[in-house]
Amino acid sequence: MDVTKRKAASDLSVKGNTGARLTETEPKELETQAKQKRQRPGVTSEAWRVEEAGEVHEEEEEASEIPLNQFGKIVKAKEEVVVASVVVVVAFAVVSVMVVMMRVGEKALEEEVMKMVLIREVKAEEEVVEDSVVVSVMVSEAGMRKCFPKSQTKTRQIKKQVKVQVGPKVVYVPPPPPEEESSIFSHYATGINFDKYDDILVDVSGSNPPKAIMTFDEAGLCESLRKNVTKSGYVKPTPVQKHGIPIISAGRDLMACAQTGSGKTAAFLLPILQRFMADGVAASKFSEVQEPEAIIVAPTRELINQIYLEARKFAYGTCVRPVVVYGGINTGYTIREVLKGCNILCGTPGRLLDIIGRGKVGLSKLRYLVLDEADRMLDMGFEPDMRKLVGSPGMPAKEDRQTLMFSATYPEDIQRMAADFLKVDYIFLAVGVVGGACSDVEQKIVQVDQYSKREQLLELLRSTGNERTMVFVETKRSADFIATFLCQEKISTTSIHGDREQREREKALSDFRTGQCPVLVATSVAARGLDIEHVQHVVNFDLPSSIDEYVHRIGRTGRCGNIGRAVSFFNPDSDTPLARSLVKVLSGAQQEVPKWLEEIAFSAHGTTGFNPRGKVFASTDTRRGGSFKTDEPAQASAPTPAAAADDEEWE
Ligand SMILES: Nc1ncnc2c1ncn2[C@@H]1O[C@H](COP(=O)(O)OP(=O)(O)OP(=O)(O)O)[C@@H](O)[C@H]1O
Repeated sequence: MDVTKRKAASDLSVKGNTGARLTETEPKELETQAKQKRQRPGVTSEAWRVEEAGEVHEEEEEASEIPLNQFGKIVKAKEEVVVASVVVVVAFAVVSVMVVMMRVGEKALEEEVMKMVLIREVKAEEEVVEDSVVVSVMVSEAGMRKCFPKSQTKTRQIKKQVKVQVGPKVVYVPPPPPEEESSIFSHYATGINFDKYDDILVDVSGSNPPKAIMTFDEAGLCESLRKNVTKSGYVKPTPVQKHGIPIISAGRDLMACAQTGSGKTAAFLLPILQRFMADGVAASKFSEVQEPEAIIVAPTRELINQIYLEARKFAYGTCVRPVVVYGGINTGYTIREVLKGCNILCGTPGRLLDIIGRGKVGLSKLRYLVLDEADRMLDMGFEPDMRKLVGSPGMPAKEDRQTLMFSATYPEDIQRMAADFLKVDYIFLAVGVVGGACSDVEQKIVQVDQYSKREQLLELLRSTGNERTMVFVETKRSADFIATFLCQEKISTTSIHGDREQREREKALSDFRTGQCPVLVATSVAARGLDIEHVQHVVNFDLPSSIDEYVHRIGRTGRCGNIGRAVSFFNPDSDTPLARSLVKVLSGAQQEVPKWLEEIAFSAHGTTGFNPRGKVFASTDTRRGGSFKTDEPAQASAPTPAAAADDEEWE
């Protein structure tokens, strides 16, 4: 301890002891002592400040006027403790600063190294561990010099492992799919309107389309597949199956359009599986790189999972192994599942590209590429991914693979673009009106203002009792908000949207399926393809901006010949651009069109508010020039008998 300081301190204590106050000259003395101390070598300005602080503290103590006789030793001991603490604090501060500097240096080095890895200046070994890419880099002397030209450690070699998190770490592993036959084949009954499917007009165009089948027996399915079809409760094929199955079996590319809930999934799965069985596809087995024979792509996680479960069901008892990959699930788990064996790879675009990019999936054996909800897969959101997918190394050219597209809606511009992915002689199959709504759904449009929507919804849900209802809203925030509001009103509700974790999304869907929560508030993430038993009711709390989306949303009810209801809140302030397309969809499905809606639609005609997506009524193949005529009733856009004589087949 500094002797001078101790003396100054004891002087102060003595003064305190005598009870005397500092005279005017005494501060000058102290000032002189202080100056001397500042000039002492080895005393840092920081230590000095601390010492000064100590003195100030002591001056404050002096005011308490404690006599030295009684407490001198204690004061001295205290003084030593203070100084010791000061030394510890200073040492700690210095060490902390050094550690922080080292960390900053390391971070900067990591960043710099990573930059060099990215621009391929430094060779790195990449390895996938869980949801991270571990990059091992040997930073050479030259590399060090490049990163830190002024560094003292020029000669040192650093081997660094940089763990790069690819998005937030996802640990979710979904529950395994059911193993018992009863669960695998559980299905709901077809509805009273199932037989009416036979009356729907079917338009098949393209050269030499194969003849439609009338029964599953005519599909030439092997024994296992026939059994699985029967166990699924399928007695006779729907129109899209009657036409689609022979077209695919004949090896033709297909763009198929059929109304929601009319069995498009089986229309592509059955002929693909049949081809695999007929050709004796190799039983899937573990391999570091899997070579699937078919890839199926769909836009949402829940939908692709549903397609996977359907594929698993129809492939039951065969050696064909379908696998599913989608976001929100632990990557390590997904990769392990794929590597166990994979004949049919079902996936959302991002995960598919990822797993192909990691070299876990090769494309040399690929025979089928299926785009479900094809118009969605080719619209602005997914088109780049689809182009990447077909451009992936090893992807067979379109002439060497079979490409199949399915949806209930096909805007003309998308149809034209889809042709880039298909062979020139692809077949276009339209069951009913392209983009038309399912006629088994009773549609009602209610005019409301934004502020009365909640009350109207409540009234509606209270009047329908415990009916399974999907409530569609435009934003994730309002999904949460409306779900909370309904729960507060004692209506068991859950919600699904893109901001919820995959675990929560799957739980929400399962609670809705089982009826534990009979109301599901959803964004467009649940609009397409989901096939949920007993959904009697769809409410468009907010109308979507595109008519295609409307058609898909209301198609969550009224499936497979069952009847359903859809109520849509129309707010003239925001929904007027949709009015004309709505009128067309309603009249096309033989629904009552409210007078006020017609008036809004009519007054919106010719304004910039007109929704160009109303063009969904391309009733025929665009290769015939399309037939979009906005002023015609939807039904009138069915092909003329003259055209039918040319290259169409009527059922
Ligand atoms: N031939 C059939 N007989 C009985 N049920 C069938 C038949 N074909 C399909 N289904 C059932 O009909 C329901 C709807 O089928 P699917 O989900 O394939 O319709 P979709 O046309 O793909 O609908 P979306 O356009 O909404 O995607 C499913 O439960 C399916 O198992």
